[in-house]
Amino acid sequence: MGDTHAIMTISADILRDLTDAQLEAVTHRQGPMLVVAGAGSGKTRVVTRRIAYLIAQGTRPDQILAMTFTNKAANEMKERVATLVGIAPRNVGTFHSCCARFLRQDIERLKDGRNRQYTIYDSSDQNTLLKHCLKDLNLRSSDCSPNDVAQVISRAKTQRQDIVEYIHNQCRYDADTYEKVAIAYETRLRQQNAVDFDDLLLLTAKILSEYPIVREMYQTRFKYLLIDEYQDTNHLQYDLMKLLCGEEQNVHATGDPDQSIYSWRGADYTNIMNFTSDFPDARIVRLEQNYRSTQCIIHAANELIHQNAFRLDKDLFTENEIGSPIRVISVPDEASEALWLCRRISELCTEGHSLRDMAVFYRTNGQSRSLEDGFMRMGIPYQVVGNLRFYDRKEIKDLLAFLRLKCNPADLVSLQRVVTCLNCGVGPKNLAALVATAEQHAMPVFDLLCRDDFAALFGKNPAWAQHFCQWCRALRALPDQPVDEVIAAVLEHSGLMQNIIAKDDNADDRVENIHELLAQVKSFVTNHGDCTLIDYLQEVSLISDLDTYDSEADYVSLMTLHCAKGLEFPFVFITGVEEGYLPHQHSVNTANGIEEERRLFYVGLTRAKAEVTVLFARGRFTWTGSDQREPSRFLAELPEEVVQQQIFKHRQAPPNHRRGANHFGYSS
Ligand SMILES: Nc1ncnc2c1ncn2[C@@H]1O[C@H](COP(=O)(O)OP(=O)(O)OP(=O)(O)O)[C@@H](O)[C@H]1O
Ligand SMILES: [Mg+2]
Repeated sequence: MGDTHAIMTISADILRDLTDAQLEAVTHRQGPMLVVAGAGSGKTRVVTRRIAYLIAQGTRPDQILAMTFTNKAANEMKERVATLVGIAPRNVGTFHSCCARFLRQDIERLKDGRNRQYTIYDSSDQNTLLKHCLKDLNLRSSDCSPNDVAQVISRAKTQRQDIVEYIHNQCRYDADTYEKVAIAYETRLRQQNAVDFDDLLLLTAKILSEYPIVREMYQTRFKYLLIDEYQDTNHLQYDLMKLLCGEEQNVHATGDPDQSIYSWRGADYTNIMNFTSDFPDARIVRLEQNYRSTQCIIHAANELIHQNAFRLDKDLFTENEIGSPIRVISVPDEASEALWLCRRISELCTEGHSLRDMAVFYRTNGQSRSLEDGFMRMGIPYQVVGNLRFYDRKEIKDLLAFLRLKCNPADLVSLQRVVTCLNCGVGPKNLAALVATAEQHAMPVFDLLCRDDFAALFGKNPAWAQHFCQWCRALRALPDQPVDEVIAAVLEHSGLMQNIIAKDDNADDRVENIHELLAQVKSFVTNHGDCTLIDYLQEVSLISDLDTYDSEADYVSLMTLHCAKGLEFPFVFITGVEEGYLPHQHSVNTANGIEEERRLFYVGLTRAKAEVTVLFARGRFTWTGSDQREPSRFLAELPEEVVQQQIFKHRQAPPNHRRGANHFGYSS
């Protein structure tokens, strides 16, 4: 009786503030469902509430698998569910994090030499590995760019095509060279017990396709499958969804085809259009009321997106207040753009708004530079979302390399980094000799280095080898748990800190970053309890640049339009709305390209709750000199009745506030 009562009270909270359509989507019981809806109509709210609802109705949390676009979005979802039902469901994550966990269990089924200790290589590790492959093949980066090969490999993988076949179909030049490098890359990945990001999904799909027993096991385990931001799934993610949903087809997908902005990464928004042919019994729910933005913003966004020919027609309205018109500000150049922004932001602060309520968007990362200059001069605190990831910093990557090597003895990319950090006399030739010996004895090189009979196996026995071997043994002998203590011990053993203090120009910053990492590890251990070093490394590898946004801190957020997906802010500024940037010059030659850029602008506009300002410069300084700019064609598509144009003629260098604190209490 007590239990039933508890379930009923919880359910009331879960179902509060939902429209009829949202309610239908939340409480849908069995079978496939597609929620197609415009921006800010409560899609993410529906997914969160549905997870809570299913749990409150008695579904075990581990029977629910929910996938979304960023770790940050996933964590928010978990927290909200926990507030609603008192339990944080474990299986809410990105496709990548869910697959990484799956492979920790099942990768050995592939019998390709990889095991559960596998390392996840990020794009910079991938680049290093490709350079090793080029070297093996006596090629230079100028013969074959590692970035280009990485891209081709990634496309083949996300389309689930055979890499060699794909290369010969797609590459007009140098297909043979690409083929050799790609084969070497795949071989090395296997030998080093490593996977790249796409492999996480691809290998999971492979296991699920090839092993019906495993597939059925997972299908039974996950009774409910939920996917948010479905419009940005690629072919591989789509296949995974189909492989994971069992006979009952309890798949619940939510998305907005007008917000599909990742086709350059293989996303295919026709997945959303084809949902009903894949699942003929699918129930479709449309959410048409927007709860986020003012009427002016929704009217502007609707009119803009109606210019796209390839779309599902859908309506979006709001009962929110009319709001102020979209301001379109024309500025002479990039410095004035920053100046105008800083003044407006100061004004909003004077009116009592917080900096965290404001966001500045741009099309390409490089555009943040001039804005940052302005913000620094004016002493306005800001955070650039998606800049150099914390985990990409040299000192952090160095420390992680020591940890990765301890977990995965075959990880040569990390071994090489360790050797460089230690500066212990193991040069490239010595390392090559070690690798060759390890290969002869068919063992990972770090295992060779840790063997008691190392000297006998290695044949030669110079001082550097003995010394390094002892050091490796000591590294391996350090305990594996608890993670915070292991990391402190490995840091000590590595001598990294002393090295930084002795040699580095930026020692203070780097030391501070390492302290920050140690603090983060402590909080990871507190939140994850009995976790292993591998769990920690996996979590860190999967943090993407999109996860760096801190919604608590009182900063103005600067980010690309791509990063802005799913977020909302009272005040939004979209800068550089010019031909060449938005639409981007790379996209102007195809109708699809232009439509995607328009969707990007649509995403930007619909992030705003209260006010949108769009800025464009009439000229910009580029590396070739000064450049005349044209306002974006999209500006002419905004309805006149909700647009207020303003020309900012004034051109004056912003006052320099570098010294001392200003009225934000912040000194730069
Ligand atoms: N029925 C409702 N009543 C009141 N507020 C709501 C309701 N539904 C959603 N909201 C609010 O509207 C805003 C947008 O919701 P949400 O982020 O879930 O929309 P979305 O469709 O996922 O947006 P996007 O397309 O940007 O991903 C949020 O602030 C949410 O709390
Ligand atoms: Mg959403």
